[in-house]
Amino acid sequence: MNYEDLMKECFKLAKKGAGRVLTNPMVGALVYKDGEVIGRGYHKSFYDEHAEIDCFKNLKEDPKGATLFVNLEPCSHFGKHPPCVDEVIRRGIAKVVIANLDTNPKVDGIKKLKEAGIEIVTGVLEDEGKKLNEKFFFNMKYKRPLVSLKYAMSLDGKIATETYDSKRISGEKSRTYVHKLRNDYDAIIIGKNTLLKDKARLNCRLKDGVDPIRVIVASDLAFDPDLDIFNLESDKKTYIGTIGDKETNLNADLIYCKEKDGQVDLKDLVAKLYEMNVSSILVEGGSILNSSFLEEDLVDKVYEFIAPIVVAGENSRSAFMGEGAKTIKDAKKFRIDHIERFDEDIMLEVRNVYRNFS
Ligand SMILES: NC(=O)C1=CN([C@@H]2O[C@H](COP(=O)(O)OP(=O)(O)OC[C@H]3O[C@@H](n4cnc5c(N)ncnc54)[C@H](OP(=O)(O)O)[C@@H]3O)[C@@H](O)[C@H]2O)C=CC1
Ligand SMILES: Nc1c(N[C@@H]2O[C@H](COP(=O)(O)O)[C@@H](O)[C@H]2O)[nH]c(=O)[nH]c1=O
Ligand SMILES: [Zn+2]
Repeated sequence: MNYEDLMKECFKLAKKGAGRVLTNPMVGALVYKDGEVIGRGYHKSFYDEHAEIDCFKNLKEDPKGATLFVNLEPCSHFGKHPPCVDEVIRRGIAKVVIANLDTNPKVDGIKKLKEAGIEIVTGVLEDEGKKLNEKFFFNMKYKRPLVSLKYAMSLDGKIATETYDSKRISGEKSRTYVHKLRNDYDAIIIGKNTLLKDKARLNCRLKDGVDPIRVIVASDLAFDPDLDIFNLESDKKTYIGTIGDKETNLNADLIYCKEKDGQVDLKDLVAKLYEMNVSSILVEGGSILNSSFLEEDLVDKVYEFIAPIVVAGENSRSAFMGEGAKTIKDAKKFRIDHIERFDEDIMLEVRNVYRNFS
C-alpha cells in the first residue's frame, strides 16, 4: 500500500468540492482493503455530509479491518452532521491515514480514534494538504476570509490607460486561468469604477464552473439596472457593499457596512462576508480599491499577471495608487510562491510575508 499515491487520490477527490465547500475544508476519502480501493467519497458542498460518510455510502464490501485514507483528521464534534469518528469506529476500520490535523478547535478526532484502538498515521503529504486547504487553515487562524488581489498589468505596472482602457492587457490563456480562480474563490469584489468602465460580469465562464458571489463596493447606488451584472443567469447573487440606509430596485442585495472616511469600511465588509460563510475573496480592482485593501492590511495574496507591453504616462492607472510608502523600508512585503507562464504573459503568485499560512 503506497501511502502517498493513495493520499494523492484523496486530494483529487477533495478538489471536486472546489468552490462549493465555502468555509469548510475540501476533503476526500477512500477505504483500502486487501490491495484494492473498496470505496471513495468526498465533501461535495458546505451543506452536504462529510467525505468519510460519503465514502462509506459507496463501499462495495464490508470495511472491517480496512484502512481509511482521508486528507483531514476525521471530525469528532456535532456540527451540521454527527461526528465522523463515530462512524469510522462503528464500521470497524483498523487504521486511519491522514495528511493534516484539523485546526478547528472543536475537533479532536485522533484522540477518540486512538481510544478505540485504531492505528493512526499522520503527516502523509502534509505540505500538499496544507496548500490544498490554505483557505480553510487561514480561516481557522485569522477568523476571516483569505483575501487575494488579482490584476493584469503592463511591464511598467499599469492596469489601465489614462482613458481607463484596460481591455486585453493579458492574453487568452491568462484570462482562462482567471476563470479557474473565480471557480475556486467564494466571492469577487470590484470597485464602482471598474463596474462602470468595464461592465464587468464577474461570473465563471468555464464549463461546469462555479460562480462566485459578486460584490460591488460603492457608496452610492446610481447604476444602470440593465448592466449585465444585474441580469446574469447564475445561481449566485450580486451584492453591493454600501454605507448608509439606502434602498435599491437593482437586482442586487445590499450589504450595509460601517463607514470609514466616507467610504465602505472594508474590514467590516470582509467580516460580514465571513458571516455569510465566504472563505475566500478575490479582489479584481481597480487601482483605488486595490490601494484601499492594501492600506487596510487586508491583502493576503496577489495573483499578478504581467503582459509584455509598456503603457507609460503619468496619468495611467497603476495596480496600486494611494499615498504609498515614503521609504522602501515601509513597502509592504510579499514572497513569491509560484511563477507560471501563460503564452506571452507570466503570472506571479505571491503571499504576504506577515501572514502565517501553516
Ligand atoms: N487590468 C486590470 O486587471 C484591471 C483594470 N481595471 C481598470 O481600473 C479602472 C478603474 O479603477 P479605479 O478608477 O481605480 O476605480 P475602482 O474600480 O477601484 O473603484 C473605486 C471606487 O469604488 C468606490 N469605493 C467605495 N468604497 C471604497 C473603498 N473602501 N475603497 C475604495 N473604493 C471604494 C469609490 O466610489 P464611491 O465613493 O463613489 O462609491 C471609489 O471611487 C478601470 O479603467 C478598469 O478598467 C480594473 C480592474 C482590473
Ligand atoms: N469537511 C469535513 C470535515 N470538516 C470539519 O468539520 C467542520 C464543519 O462541520 P459541519 O458544520 O458539520 O459540516 C469543519 O470546520 C472542519 O473542522 N471533517 C471531516 O471529518 N470530514 C470532512 O469531509
Ligand atoms: Zn466529519
